[in-house]
Amino acid sequence: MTERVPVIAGNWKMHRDHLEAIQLVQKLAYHLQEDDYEGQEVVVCPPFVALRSVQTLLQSDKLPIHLGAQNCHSEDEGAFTGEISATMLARLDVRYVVVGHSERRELFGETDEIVNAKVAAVQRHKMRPILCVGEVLDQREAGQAVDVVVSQLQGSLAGIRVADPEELVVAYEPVWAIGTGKTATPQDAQDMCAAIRTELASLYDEQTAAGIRIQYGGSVKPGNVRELMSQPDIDGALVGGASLSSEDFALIVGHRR
Ligand SMILES: O=C(CO)COP(=O)(O)O
Repeated sequence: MTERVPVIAGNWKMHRDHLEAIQLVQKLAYHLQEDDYEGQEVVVCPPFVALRSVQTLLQSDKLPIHLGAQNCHSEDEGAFTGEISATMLARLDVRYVVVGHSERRELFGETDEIVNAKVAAVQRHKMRPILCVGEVLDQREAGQAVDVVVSQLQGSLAGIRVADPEELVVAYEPVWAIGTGKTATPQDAQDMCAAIRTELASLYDEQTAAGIRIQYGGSVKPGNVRELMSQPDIDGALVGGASLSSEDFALIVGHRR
């Protein structure tokens, strides 16, 4: 079986200005132990305006934390007032870009087609998309969760090639678990991540699917991360609220201690 290096990413959403961002990363680095970086990737996704300061800090202090962005535009440049391109992010040493987060889908009208174009843009600039998928509560209660997620995968990955499985990360984020304190049970999260891997195998091939990292996201906390991460198809976490506390995020990253 292909070794998958887990990815633990903090999605700060619209929190922390660039000065607070520096402090948060400094504190996080203080709380993390050297072993915590071994065999897994640690990623922080600050708001756009903090990327440059965090990049500078990570470089100057030689911190093995990777930089992520929360969104990008699908075009490389142009008359798109207020938007940020993948080209610009790549210049800031951004390694991961969250694409298709449910907040973008719900609040900013992002369709699978838009998400698909963003995935392509991120890949074009040699960064790695963290493609978010997930069902809302009504869909889960109606027994449609797997169908919804499979259809999001098919739409968002249409025409996307994956030469190296490390190039793509999928984040399963059940919308009803985001910011609510409700977590999917480890078994439900595992079942969906397994279904995602099965779909990836039919979109690509078994070997590629076996190498793609699948994160769980939705109220991940220090107290539940270990059980979630111990599931065979869960290869990391996409953490919202708890990533804004350096202590909590360090406990999540350091869950193997
Ligand atoms: O949306 C999320 C990460 O992208 C999850 O947010 P919470 O961890 O705050 O539930």
